[in-house]
Amino acid sequence: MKKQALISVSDKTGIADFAKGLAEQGYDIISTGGTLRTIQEAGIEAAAVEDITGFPEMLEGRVKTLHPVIHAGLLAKRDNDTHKQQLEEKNINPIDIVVVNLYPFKQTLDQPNVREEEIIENIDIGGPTMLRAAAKSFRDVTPVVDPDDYDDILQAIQNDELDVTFRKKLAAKVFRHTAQYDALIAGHFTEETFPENYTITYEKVQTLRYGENPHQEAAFYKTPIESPMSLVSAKQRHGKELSYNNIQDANAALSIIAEYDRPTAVAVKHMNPCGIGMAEDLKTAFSRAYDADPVSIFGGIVACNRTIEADTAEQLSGIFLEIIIAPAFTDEAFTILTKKKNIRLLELKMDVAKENSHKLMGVNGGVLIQDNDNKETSRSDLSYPTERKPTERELDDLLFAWKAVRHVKSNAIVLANDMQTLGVGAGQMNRVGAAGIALEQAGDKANGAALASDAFFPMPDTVEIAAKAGVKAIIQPGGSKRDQDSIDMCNQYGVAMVYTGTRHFKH
Ligand SMILES: NC(=O)c1ncn([C@@H]2O[C@H](COP(=O)(O)O)[C@@H](O)[C@H]2O)c1NC=O
Repeated sequence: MKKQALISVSDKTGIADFAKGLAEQGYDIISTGGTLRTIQEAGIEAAAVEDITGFPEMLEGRVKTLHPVIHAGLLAKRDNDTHKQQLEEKNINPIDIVVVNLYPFKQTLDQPNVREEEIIENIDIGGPTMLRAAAKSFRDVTPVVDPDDYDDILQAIQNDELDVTFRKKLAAKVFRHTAQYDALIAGHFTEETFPENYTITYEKVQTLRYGENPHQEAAFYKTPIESPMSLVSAKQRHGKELSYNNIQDANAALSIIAEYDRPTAVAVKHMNPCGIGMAEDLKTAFSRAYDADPVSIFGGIVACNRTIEADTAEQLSGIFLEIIIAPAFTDEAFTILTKKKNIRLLELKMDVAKENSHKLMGVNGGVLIQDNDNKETSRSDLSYPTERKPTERELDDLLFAWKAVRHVKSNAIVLANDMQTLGVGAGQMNRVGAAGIALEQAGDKANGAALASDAFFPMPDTVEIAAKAGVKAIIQPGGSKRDQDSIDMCNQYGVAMVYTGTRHFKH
């Protein structure tokens, strides 16, 4: 009996050549409407599925291949005598290879102003059913879902290498594919924020050389639905491939830069900002970010929200940096920066849109899921508990530091003055310790500075050391049982304190 191939594809790329190859290898081809036309137009002999089933396509294509003749042909076990006999009784021929790709559900979803009806019609039912049946029957049937596999499969048939190991790999690919397809559909239908099953799905961008450390294996995956300010959409114009740590740090830099709309430069080390500068022009902004901490920036990542021109490029080229991210580089700037072979230059459209998707954090045996911390603070959210109220300029610096502190690992303290961070205390186990680090880094510049704290002060000690160092204004959520002690301390030193009412822990 001749071998049979069933071909039904939405994306017709390469299908005529593949069908030709199969026909040359002695396969009889059966196919559905549009696919059949493509194959026949290429001069390849093929039969319509409805001629095999004796049942016409109906319901505008909702039912084409959903027929026992097809599914018995796919699901019969070739080494089972009862199955064999049942096929013979019904005159059903086994199907040996199934080539299917599905209705473009995601592409339909991505279209602007698409009607719900059209989305629903792009949920493929017959395709996944055939693929899953073929994949379940991988011992006898070859399931093909990816046009990129056509050549390898033809080659394997020619070399008599289309064995069960190969077919099982293809079957696993099918189940991953249909699982992702269903996850996207489920995502579209689901209204609950945290449903009983959280069906997320990611697509591989690249295998990474290693993970956080050289002995860890790692890969980078993206969500099928695009998100704003994602490194996935960045264009790498120069330098080595990004590493795992590069991606984490660059991602942190993007989240921070999205806070600021005026010309801003952010330097990041180990996912914390070590310097942020904002100004009327990028060159000054970068000088401020650099001067904030000329030591830590070494080997860091810099993100800028304006085109990098020659003057800023000259400054940047004097420092050892892993990555520079900007919306664009002028030709001159590009020439200056690419004198260094290894520096990675990434171009990415910068907008201030915040990531709306959930944040996932792996824990042993599970994952914690929460909203992204996108809550904005505006002047109308602020309250003023101290005798002295901040001046306009102090308020600007407080809000500048407040935007930064939410991106610093808790316990976090940021000191700033004149749109420049001066000291960053990150990831300490007590708040006064974080303040101590930030103050020490700022040194004399702490005098007159503004201080932001990501969470309230459980004791007045942070206020005390800050005030003694000359800090003039403080921004913090408020809400401690002992707020009054901090207020008293501020009043004693003439410090203006502002409450935001919002905490920004980042663990
Ligand atoms: N309903 C069915 O029985 C059915 N059988 C195959 N399909 C899909 O129809 C598409 C191919 O259709 P055509 O060959 O007419 O262009 C493929 O994406 C295939 O997955 C079906 N369509 C959707 O469910």
